[in-house]
Amino acid sequence: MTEPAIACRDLSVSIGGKSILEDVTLTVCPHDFFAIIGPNGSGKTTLLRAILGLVHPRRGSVRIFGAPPRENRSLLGYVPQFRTFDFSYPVTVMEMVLSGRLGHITRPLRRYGDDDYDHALRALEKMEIESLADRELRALSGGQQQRAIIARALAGEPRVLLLDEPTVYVDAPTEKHFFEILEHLRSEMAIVLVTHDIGAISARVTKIACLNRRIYTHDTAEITEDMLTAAYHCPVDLIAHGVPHRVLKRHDEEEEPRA
Ligand SMILES: Nc1ncnc2c1ncn2[C@@H]1O[C@H](COP(=O)(O)OP(=O)(O)OP(=O)(O)O)[C@@H](O)[C@H]1O
Repeated sequence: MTEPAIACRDLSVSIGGKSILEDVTLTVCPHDFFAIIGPNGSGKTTLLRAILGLVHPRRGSVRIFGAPPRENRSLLGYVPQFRTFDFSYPVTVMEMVLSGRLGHITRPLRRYGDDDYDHALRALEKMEIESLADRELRALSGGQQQRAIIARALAGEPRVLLLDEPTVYVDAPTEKHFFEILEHLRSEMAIVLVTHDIGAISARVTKIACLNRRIYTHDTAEITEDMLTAAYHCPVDLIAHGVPHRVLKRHDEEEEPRA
């Protein structure tokens, strides 16, 4: 049987005595495109950090291709939230993407070699921004910068790509193409995307879960009313782009307009 790319079993995480994740069980297969949606503060980033081995579970386990995160961290490509990057540094796109190779360099003085440049160039091609390689990162649009930070993660040859709110700076017309690019990547790696934005879920995802401390999933690409209500604690109107979707119940106050 193929080893899951990610297997979380009964994962519970507390920070400062507060329960952030409770009994999260999740399986991501090697070519899944897995979307996890949940409101702000529901524990999405914490779940990614637990998968990376950056926070330690109070209970339960995480396995990356069958091993603890610290042993297989090099198989994970992590793209943190856009706002955590400082784009004011005067570096070119190529220099930034090359830094995704740092974990692979064994040469003295951590010098990049031809293979590092090859991987960085391929990563830029995959994100369709090779023509921007020599441009300064700070001069690019938000959407182009977003692609560059994903290319940086790809340069490290991950087998799992973890994306935290990747569509924040992607406008609606570009979003469809952005998901087509991710769909191509899926032939080489699993993709896990977390977002608070239900509208940012593409029909191209293969599995969806809802998270709010606990996880609600059917391990399919279907979101049910029960999953959303459990995660968002209220009925949610789901008008996603191409997801097999249903428009759900309206909020109580909308059903009975005040006179
Ligand atoms: N280092 C920390 N110290 C204290 N509290 C933390 C820490 N990290 C996360 N938390 C708390 O854990 C909860 C979940 O945070 P997390 O960032 O995982 O949520 P999220 O779903 O990613 O939110 P958002 O959509 O706003 O990014 C929040 O209440 C947050 O304040």
